[in-house]
Amino acid sequence: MATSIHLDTVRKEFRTLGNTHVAVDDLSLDIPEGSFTTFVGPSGCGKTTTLRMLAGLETPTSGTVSFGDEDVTDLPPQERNVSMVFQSIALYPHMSVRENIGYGLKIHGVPKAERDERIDEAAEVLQIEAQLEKMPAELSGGQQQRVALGGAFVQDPDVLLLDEPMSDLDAKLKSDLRVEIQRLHQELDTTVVYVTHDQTEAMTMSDQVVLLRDGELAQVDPPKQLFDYPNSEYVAQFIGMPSTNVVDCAVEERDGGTALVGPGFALSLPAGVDVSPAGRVRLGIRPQYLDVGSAGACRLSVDVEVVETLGTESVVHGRLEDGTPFDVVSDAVDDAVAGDRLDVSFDLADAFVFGEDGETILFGSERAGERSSSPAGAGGVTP
Ligand SMILES: Nc1ncnc2c1ncn2[C@@H]1O[C@H](COP(=O)(O)OP(=O)(O)OP(=O)(O)O)[C@@H](O)[C@H]1O
Repeated sequence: MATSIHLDTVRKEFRTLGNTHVAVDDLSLDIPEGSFTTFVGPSGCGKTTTLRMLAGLETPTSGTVSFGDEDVTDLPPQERNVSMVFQSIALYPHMSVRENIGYGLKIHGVPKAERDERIDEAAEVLQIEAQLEKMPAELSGGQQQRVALGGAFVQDPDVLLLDEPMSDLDAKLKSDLRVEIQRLHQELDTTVVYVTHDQTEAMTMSDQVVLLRDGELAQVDPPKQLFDYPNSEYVAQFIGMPSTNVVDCAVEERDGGTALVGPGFALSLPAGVDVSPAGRVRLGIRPQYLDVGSAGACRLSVDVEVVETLGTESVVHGRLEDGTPFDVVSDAVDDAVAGDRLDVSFDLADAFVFGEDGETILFGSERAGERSSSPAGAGGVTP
């Protein structure tokens, strides 16, 4: 039976050589029953530590972890109905694939006939039926990771914890396995908590994405919400590929209103936006939300440095006149080459404004949902 998970001001400190390091800093979070929740964030932000506290492999320094109504904070792993798959594949080399997948069931006393039935089902979903009688050494890395996932899923855990299970696989295998993990999740009554560095995995598979920063919660939301309404510059930059362009702007009084003045442009702000006159803000523009040419209200010139072709679209990596790095994703830049100057434009409705503390003070993404093409572009994130 899938369970909901609740973290209430969970804190984890590690003490080494007299120093205290706060790995997870008063994290409060609800993970709905049966959902697929993914933790993302840069290396060292506390993803694995949080997962290990859900597994019972680490005990919080303070705060509580509950599964449904039950406080499991101090329960050892074997008393939680939890399975975990790690980045490094841990199969028993002397056992066949069938025995590896069924091992957890065997030690829990599940009879052979039922074991075989559950193994066959998992093998079918994971497309490893033909490998069941082979030994692990005869399998590719992708097949081995499928076996590890199969072993976790057949135990029908209330909670399945996956810690970067695809990080050692190549891009094609990752994309196949992404689909199979989602298929398994749909077929089983399990709450999945997934940890990854890879935002494409996070954005494509999850019901909700938890972005951490230095052990603290930066934002938790469904993928599309996170993409369109990042609550800070940190979130806007982390979510989306290529990263959101961020341009320093001065706030000036112009023509009786307030304008953001950046390298080569001035942009009038609507009334009511909370910016301090003579202050500085940062403007965020997703590379996918730029128009090549001058259709948008705000025009910029980008000095092209590198062009990457991604099939239907290209990514231009360039700079504004003051040297600010600036990327453009478009299907209209195929013939751009290094050294060109590319004129692009955008509307404020497609931009974000970040205050001096990095919080988002204006979301301009209301138009995002109206765009017919993928907001993240080819090779990027499709929330
Ligand atoms: N057993 C430990 N002893 C001391 N410090 C630890 C221990 N485990 C983790 N840390 C520290 O806690 C912080 C969070 O680590 P954690 O492994 O949770 O991060 P992460 O986001 O999963 O990183 P990565 O993506 O690199 O795996 C890091 O600074 C790490 O060095």
